[in-house]
Amino acid sequence: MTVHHPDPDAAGYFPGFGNHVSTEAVAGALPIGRNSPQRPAFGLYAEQLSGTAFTAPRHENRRSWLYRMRPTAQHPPYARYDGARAFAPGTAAAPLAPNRLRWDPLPLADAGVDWVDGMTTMLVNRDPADLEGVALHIYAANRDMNDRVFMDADGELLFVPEHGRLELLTEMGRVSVAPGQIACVPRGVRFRVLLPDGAARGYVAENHGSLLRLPDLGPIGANGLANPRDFETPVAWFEDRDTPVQVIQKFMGALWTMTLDHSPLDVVAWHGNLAPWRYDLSRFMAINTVSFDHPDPSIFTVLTSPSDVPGRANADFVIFPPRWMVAEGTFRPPWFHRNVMSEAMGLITGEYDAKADGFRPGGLSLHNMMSGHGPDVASWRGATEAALAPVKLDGTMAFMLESCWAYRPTAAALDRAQLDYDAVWNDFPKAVLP
Ligand SMILES: O=C(O)Cc1cc(O)ccc1O
Ligand SMILES: [Fe+2]
Repeated sequence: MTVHHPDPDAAGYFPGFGNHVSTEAVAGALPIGRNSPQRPAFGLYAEQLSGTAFTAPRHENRRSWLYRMRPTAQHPPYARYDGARAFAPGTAAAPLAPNRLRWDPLPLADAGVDWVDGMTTMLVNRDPADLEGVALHIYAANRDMNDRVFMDADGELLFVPEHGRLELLTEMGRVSVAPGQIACVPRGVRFRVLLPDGAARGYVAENHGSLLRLPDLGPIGANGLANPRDFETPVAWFEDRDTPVQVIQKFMGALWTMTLDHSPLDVVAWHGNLAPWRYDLSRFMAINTVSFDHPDPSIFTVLTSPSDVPGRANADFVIFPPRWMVAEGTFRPPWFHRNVMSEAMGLITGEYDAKADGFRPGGLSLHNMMSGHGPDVASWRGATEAALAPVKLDGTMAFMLESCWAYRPTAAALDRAQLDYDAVWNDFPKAVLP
């Protein structure tokens, strides 16, 4: 999948997932035919950014070469960052209760909170040092990051906005992402977040494990679900600013900071296959039954991060998009189940068909390994009694971050959990035997 100097579309993005891209914001900045010339053009510095080990198999190998105005290496020591108190607070060593939990959305932020300081870490599994596991953060912010940038050494970040657009100004280009779209910033890539709509709220999944990729399609064939051509990678863009810029970094589960005398978003050209991207969830080609039974939710996998065990994901990012429900003689919503995988869910818009009440856009739920869950009583009753005509589930978009590792809620999450979520499953009538 090599694309040689393609013309980006008018919006400034290259189409395709994981392609090899070459892009320069200033003509002549990108070396031709070699990565590390003795003297890069204009006195730029060549820097390799690795997303996988040098020796990763070719089909998994991800890296890019950046040509920048100053080397990243030129920086003072980091000290602990003590803003963003709810972001990366560390996890408790206490035994993890097997309780099901649910959260209301964060209130929209008070004036003056930017994306970094507006982040609240809700769920974490595994230590980032293990190079496995995921964390789920939520944010509420209403102020641009003007003089500071963020970088995550602990993993790639998957942005899932629920309210308000985000303008991600990254080292490797600008990515605009609206509710209904998702965007990814690779591990280590610095960026700042502008909020063109003022207030913004949403989710960020942080993947410590193997890089998110498109799932295999098996018998589905060569097309369908998230199609590679619908992913968009930005063209090179940079800012030439010689004013102080604070860098905040997440490293091994804690936040660190130092200040540069310039913006590190100074990459004038780059090439490679490790880059930010965005994807519009409305492009997802959903597959579902046209006969009977509710299929496993793996049919809705957008992206997967495999673990070392075949078929058992470190994390699957799954969506529940608008779709027709046509199953005959079938209880159509999600069934009751106990899953060996752990399920964190969020809602981007509308209602979710297994929960009549209490799961709101911007909210979150957790059903860890082996927790019994499924439709609440009202959803069960409605679906049990419904006439089974074809029905369009419209105006809805939920997502699940399903992981083989049980999630630990942070202290801030435990403080904010809905009281008595268990009650949504109270009062099912007992079966009556003959
Ligand atoms: O628990 C949930 O709501 C998520 C889910 C949806 C579904 O259609 C099947 C299984 C499943 O875990
Ligand atoms: Fe589930």
